[in-house]
Amino acid sequence: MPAQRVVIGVDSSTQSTKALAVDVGTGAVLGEGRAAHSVSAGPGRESDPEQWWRAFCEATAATGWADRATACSIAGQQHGLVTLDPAGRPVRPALLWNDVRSAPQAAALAAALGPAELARRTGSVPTAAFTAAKWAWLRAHEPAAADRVAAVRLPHDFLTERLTGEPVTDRGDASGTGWWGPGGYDRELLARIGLDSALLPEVLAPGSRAGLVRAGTPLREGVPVATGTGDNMAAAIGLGLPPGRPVLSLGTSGTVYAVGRTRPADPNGTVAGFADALGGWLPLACTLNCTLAVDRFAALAGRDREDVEGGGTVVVLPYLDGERTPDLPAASGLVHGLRHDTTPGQLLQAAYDGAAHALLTALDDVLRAGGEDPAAAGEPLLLIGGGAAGRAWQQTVLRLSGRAVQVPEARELVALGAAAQAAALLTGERADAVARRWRTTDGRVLDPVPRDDDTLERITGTLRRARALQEAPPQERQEGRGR
Ligand SMILES: Nc1ncnc2c1ncn2[C@@H]1O[C@H](COP(=O)(O)OP(=O)(O)O)[C@@H](O)[C@H]1O
Ligand SMILES: O=C(CO)[C@@H](O)[C@H](O)COP(=O)(O)O
Repeated sequence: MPAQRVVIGVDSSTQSTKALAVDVGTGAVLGEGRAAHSVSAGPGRESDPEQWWRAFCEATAATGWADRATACSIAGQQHGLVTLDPAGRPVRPALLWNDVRSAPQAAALAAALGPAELARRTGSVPTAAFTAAKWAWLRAHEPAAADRVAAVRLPHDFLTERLTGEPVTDRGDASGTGWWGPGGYDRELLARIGLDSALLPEVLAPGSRAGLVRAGTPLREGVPVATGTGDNMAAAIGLGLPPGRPVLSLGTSGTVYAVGRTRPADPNGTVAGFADALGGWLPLACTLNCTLAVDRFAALAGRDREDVEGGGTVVVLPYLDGERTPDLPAASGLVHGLRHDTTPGQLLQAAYDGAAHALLTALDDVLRAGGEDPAAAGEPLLLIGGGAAGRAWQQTVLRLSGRAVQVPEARELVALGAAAQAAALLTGERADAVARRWRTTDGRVLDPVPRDDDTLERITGTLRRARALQEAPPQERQEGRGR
């Protein structure tokens, strides 16, 4: 009987690292590990990259397969700015995707080059999330730290380099920097923000081997490591996603995306024109306020997160961290339409509705950006991420999308996508073909219900009328005092 081949896939996301040991032949998950991260509170959102490495070691060891796995791949939260000194140590904590202090730098880039030109060159009009805006923020606010930087990495590149010693990345995660386009790094844009391209990793071709595990890690020395990618690109692989099939991911961030048939370039900035990790495209819209914001409203209302009630007139814009979709980095949470008879359960349901509204109203734009007709009847919307397990989330998405919704039984689709990348190194298949073979989308399909347009319109109307409250005053926008 041939020996069982097992690979390890890792998801280094905002709140934690999750590692899965997966059987290459069947896709069976043989072991799991998890280790929590801490993220700073206050005006910014930062994490120590050393903590991610420790979490990687702990989570992979906890799978029980670290010393026997035959390949590995690491996916990670997108966009984060990791700055390293010549010894490979962090110069300062990483600036994360949901740190909105860099909003003025993003706006300055868009003003200087024009949104349409930026979308044409990089696929996206950068918001505060993009690494280019973060580097410009660092240059403006901590020039001494910026001068000490010998290497700039994304979270997954940082971990892959710790594991292999190789300074490499992939096109999916590179497409979230704001300084990469199909022709490679955009040197004119890099010069504009004062970043030397020599500090950046090499962008490997899809399906490449990043390197071999070096000595002194929990994994077996010499085992091949795949390129890895950004977490959303990894989930797309993990789902074996065909073009046009929409996905809604409910985690720290909310994301909605589909593999595109054409290269996206939305000059309005709602849709980020990411590359996927396989040579195609991944148009995506992302919110900053998803499961954590809704859980905060549950705590404020003194309710369990499933304890929701319909009816009433209350509207919640749950933009506790500022927001990216819509692009309102200085926004805060807003409750409107409270009455004497509003119940805590209705307030909580309104928080779910407000969080889902931002994603579902972007879905048609995402599909259009990838060359799809949103009106064409499609496959059920795939619901993934930590929130997908919640009944209140499932019912909210059903009601506000008007679509059938499929909830895969597999829980950690980012880590599974990374595992599929690792398996593909061994078998020579495409990574998404591996995931399809593993039947990772299998799960319950929830029948569609008529779309609740009244609620969607009430939220859209409140958002329109509250706009002045949610935007930073012009002077603060320029000075970066957006929060
Ligand atoms: N059953 C559930 N219902 C609703 N939310 C849930 C449930 N289980 C986990 N969550 C939420 O999922 C989030 C974690 O999701 P995950 O996709 O792992 O996040 P991330 O990848 O951003 O770190 C937590 O904020 C938690 O509140
Ligand atoms: O910024 C984005 C997508 O553009 C986020 O989706 C991050 O990639 C972080 O994701 P999670 O922590 O929610 O997994």
